[in-house]
Amino acid sequence: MDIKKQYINGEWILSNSNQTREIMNPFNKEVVAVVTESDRTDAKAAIQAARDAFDHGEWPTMTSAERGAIVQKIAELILRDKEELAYLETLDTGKTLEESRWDMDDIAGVFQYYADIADKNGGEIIDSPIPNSESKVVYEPVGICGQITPWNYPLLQASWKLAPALVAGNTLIMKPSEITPLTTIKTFELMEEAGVPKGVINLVLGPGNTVGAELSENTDVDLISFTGGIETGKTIMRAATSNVKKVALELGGKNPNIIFADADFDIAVDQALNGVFFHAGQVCSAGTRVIVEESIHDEFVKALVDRVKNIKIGSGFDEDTEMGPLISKEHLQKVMDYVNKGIEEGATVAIGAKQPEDAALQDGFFYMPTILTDCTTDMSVVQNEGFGPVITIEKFSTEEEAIKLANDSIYGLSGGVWTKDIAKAERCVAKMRMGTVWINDFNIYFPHAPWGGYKQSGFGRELGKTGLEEYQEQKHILLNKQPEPSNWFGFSDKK
Ligand SMILES: NC(=O)c1ccc[n+]([C@@H]2O[C@H](COP(=O)([O-])OP(=O)(O)OC[C@H]3O[C@@H](n4cnc5c(N)ncnc54)[C@H](O)[C@@H]3O)[C@@H](O)[C@H]2O)c1
Ligand SMILES: C[N+](C)(C)CC=O
Repeated sequence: MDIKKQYINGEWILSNSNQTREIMNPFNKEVVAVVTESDRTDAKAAIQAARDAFDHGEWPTMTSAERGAIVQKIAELILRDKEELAYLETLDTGKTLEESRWDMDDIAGVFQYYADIADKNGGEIIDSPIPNSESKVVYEPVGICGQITPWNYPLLQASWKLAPALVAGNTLIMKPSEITPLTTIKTFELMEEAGVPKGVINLVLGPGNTVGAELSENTDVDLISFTGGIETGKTIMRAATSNVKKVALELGGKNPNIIFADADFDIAVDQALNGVFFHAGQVCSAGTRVIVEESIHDEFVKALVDRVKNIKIGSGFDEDTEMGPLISKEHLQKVMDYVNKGIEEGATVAIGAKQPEDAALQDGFFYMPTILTDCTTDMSVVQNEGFGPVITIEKFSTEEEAIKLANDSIYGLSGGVWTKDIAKAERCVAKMRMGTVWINDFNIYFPHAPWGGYKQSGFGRELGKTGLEEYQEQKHILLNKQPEPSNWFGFSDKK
């Protein structure tokens, strides 16, 4: 098998360490690729290449329309190679091919969105209080950006960082998750084909505690943008103090989905399932905390269980499959421990809470879709991000109680409210401490709207105009057109 390489200063090269890593299909543990394993010296070389391209290259000073045209080309190439990219994403993550195809459309949409707004953010004229002067704000690139991404949405999360960083005129070094690098490698090939100049984009492959740590600690990096777990986020935040680099953190979630008795029952059931079981629950915004009004609780749980019984699990490449495997053996064990602890704490298993018995699934990291009832807010299974196909059900009887339960979390990424009473929904939304709240929908995101967390789900925003501003510095410039002396200093006769 050919070794897949890192991309530094416009060259596809092996790492200095000469180490490699096998990339595994989580459906059957088959080795699907071998990639070079970068080390700190590679990360340093990549940072130096990005620094040189920023300080001496044409990218930061090209017009934003020129950069936008290249980013537009990247969007076109992603659509051209959509099937190959979707295939690689499913091979590497286990998610269904259909989900990977949706992701690729979303990703092309992200590059397209930033290409479209590249030259629409030209700064601002300020009404200056100084006579005979002009005051304006211009936007400039931040500089050298380190970008670190997780394994659950490898290319989607990468696109949220790459596209705005590029149109803003930055240079960058990306480190994808070491277990899911395949679509990011392919996209670097496409960005090269689209004409991104040498040194502007650099790709290092390898573990977080060496390569990722170098990006966060290195004083030549001006900004670190991270998507991943809270504990890693805290480590990165501490490392970034080395040179007070700018930090953007997109961390985990433990997202409430409030179902009022007056919701459209069938749609709320359907969307509560969608809210959790896509990609086997390995979604930061999965609506795993389902909070149901007491009067419909039993009926709602029964309806969920009836549907869950029919969920087809299997290979992401099989057209009938609705849910694929978990990402790894370690992650499967983590999800099993998380559920077992919940049961020890008093949760009741309505369905699932085990691995499938089907002989065809024994080679993969599968876990049955699970519903736990009798859950209370003090249980670890309600408080911790399990990142698996697991719903916990809590009950409420008043609007205030629903909001209190929803907010009882260290996280604040997203949440949902289901009711036909829109005034009630809006009262709840106003009190819900989350970066995104859906009314009568769940897990909707698109390039035009900002995405990010309250509380320990992180800070900074990706997507939308704010997602571009994360990669820009604002410079205020004042031009005095008729300078005059102030005659303040050094006059012996001044009163
Ligand atoms: N908020 C969002 O938009 C969003 C989106 C996707 C995933 N997530 C979160 O990501 C998590 C799952 O992803 P994961 O398991 O890959 O997370 P993780 O924190 O284990 O790893 C994420 C990335 O950080 C790197 N890393 C690990 N240790 C590091 C260190 N010391 N320094 C620098 N980099 C380091 C990893 O190699 C990987 O590339 C979940 O918590 C999920 O909610 C959040
Ligand atoms: C942000 N999102 C929903 C695309 C992926 C979260 O894991």
